Amino acid sequence: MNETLVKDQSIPVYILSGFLGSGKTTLLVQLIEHWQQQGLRPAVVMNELGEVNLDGQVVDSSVPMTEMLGGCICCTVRGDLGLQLAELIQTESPDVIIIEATGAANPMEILDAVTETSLYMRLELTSLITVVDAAHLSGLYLEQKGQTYKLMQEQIRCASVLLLNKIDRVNEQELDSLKQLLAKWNAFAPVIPTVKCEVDLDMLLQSGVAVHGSASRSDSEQHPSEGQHVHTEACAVHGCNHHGQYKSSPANRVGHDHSHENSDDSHGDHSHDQNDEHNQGMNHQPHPHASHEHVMVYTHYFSAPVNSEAFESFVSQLPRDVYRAKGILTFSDTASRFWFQYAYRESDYMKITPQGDVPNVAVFIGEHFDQTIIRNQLLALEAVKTG
Ligand SMILES: Nc1nc2c(ncn2[C@@H]2O[C@H](COP(=O)(O)OP(=O)(O)OP(=O)(O)O)[C@@H](O)[C@H]2O)c(=O)[nH]1
Repeated sequence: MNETLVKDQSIPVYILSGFLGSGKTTLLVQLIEHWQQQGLRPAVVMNELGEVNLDGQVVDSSVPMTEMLGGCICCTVRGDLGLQLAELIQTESPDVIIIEATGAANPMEILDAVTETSLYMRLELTSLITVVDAAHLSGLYLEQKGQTYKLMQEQIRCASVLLLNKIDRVNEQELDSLKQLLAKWNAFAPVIPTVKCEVDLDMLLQSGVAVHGSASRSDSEQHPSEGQHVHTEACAVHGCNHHGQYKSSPANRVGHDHSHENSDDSHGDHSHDQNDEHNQGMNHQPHPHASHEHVMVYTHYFSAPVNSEAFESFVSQLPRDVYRAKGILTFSDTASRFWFQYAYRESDYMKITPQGDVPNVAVFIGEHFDQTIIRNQLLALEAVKTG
C-alpha cells in the first residue's frame, strides 16, 4: 500500500490566488521559510502563464516543486492537478502543499480540483488565500469595468482570507474604501492589510480555515452553506480544455516549452498561439464568470545583452495594457545578472545568481497589447553596439 495513504494525517493544501503582480510569490517565499523553520517539508505547485518558471528562481532550491507552465492552471486542473498532487505526495511526502496559481486564474476551478483529489488522496484544502494589489484594485474600482476587474472580483469572492497588499501605494481614505469593498464582495473572509505581504503567518494560516477548511464543516451552523453559494454563483462554469505543460523537478526549475521550440515563433509570437489554442480548446458554452481569455503573454528570449538604462526607459514606457512583466537579464553595462519585475506601473531590479542554466528572458503579460511593438523595441535594444 502506498505510504502516503497510511499516514494518519491529511496533508494541508493552501491555494494562493491573486491578480498578476499582487504579491503571491512574495508571500510564498515567506510561507516556505516559515514552514521550514517549524521543521516541516513544504512542496509547491507553481503555475505560470509564460513558458518559463521565473518565480521558481526565488524559491529555495531544496523545495520540491511541480511546474505547470505555458497555460493557466484553472483551465487544466480538473484531472491534471489531481495527478500532479498525487505524484508530488508519492515522490516527496510533503507535510504541506501550496499551489500558486497564475494571476489570471479563476481559483474556484482549482478549489474544485483539490476538493475532488481529496476524495482519494489524504489531502485537505485548508484555505484559499487571495492577495489583492490595493493600488491596482483602487484604480480599477474607479473605472468599474473591464475583464481584469471582474476577474479580480472573483478571486476576492472565492477567498477564505484576503491579504490587502501594497497598502503603501494607497492613502488612508482609499484604504478604508477598499476594506469596505472587500467586505461587501466577500463577507466571510478576514481582510489583512499588508506591505510586502508582511503578516503574522500563523495568524494568516489560521484565518481562512473557517471558510474553506475542515473547520467549515463543524462551523456549518454558523454559515449554513452561504459561503458555498457565493463561490458557486461567482465561478460556476468549467468549460475550458486548454492544456499547458507540466514539469516536475526540484532541480531544473527553468525550462522552455519544448512543444514550441522548433516553431518559427519560438522567440516570439506565443501569445497568439496560446490564445488560439485556448479558444480552440474551449467548450463554447457561455461563461458567466470572468475568465482570462483576454490575457496575452509575450516571451522574449534575448540574443544579446542590452543596456540597463535603455531597458529601464523601455520598461517605464510600456503600454498601459501590459500590466505585468518579469525576467532575468544580463545587461551590457553591469557585472551581475538581474531579476526584473514590473507590476502595475512599478518596476524593481534585484541582483540574482540564477539556479541552473537560465537564458536571458522576459515575459510580458497584459490585455490585447501589440506584442510586435514590444518585440521590435527589444530587438532594437539588442542591436545597439556596446563599446
Ligand atoms: N510597493 C509594493 N510592492 C510590492 C509589495 N508586495 C510585493 N511588491 C512587489 O510587487 C512585484 C510583484 O510581486 P510578486 O510577489 O512577484 O507578485 P505575484 O503575484 O507573484 O506575481 P505573478 O506571479 O506574476 O502574478 C514585485 O516587484 C514585488 O517586490 C508591496 O506591498 N508594496
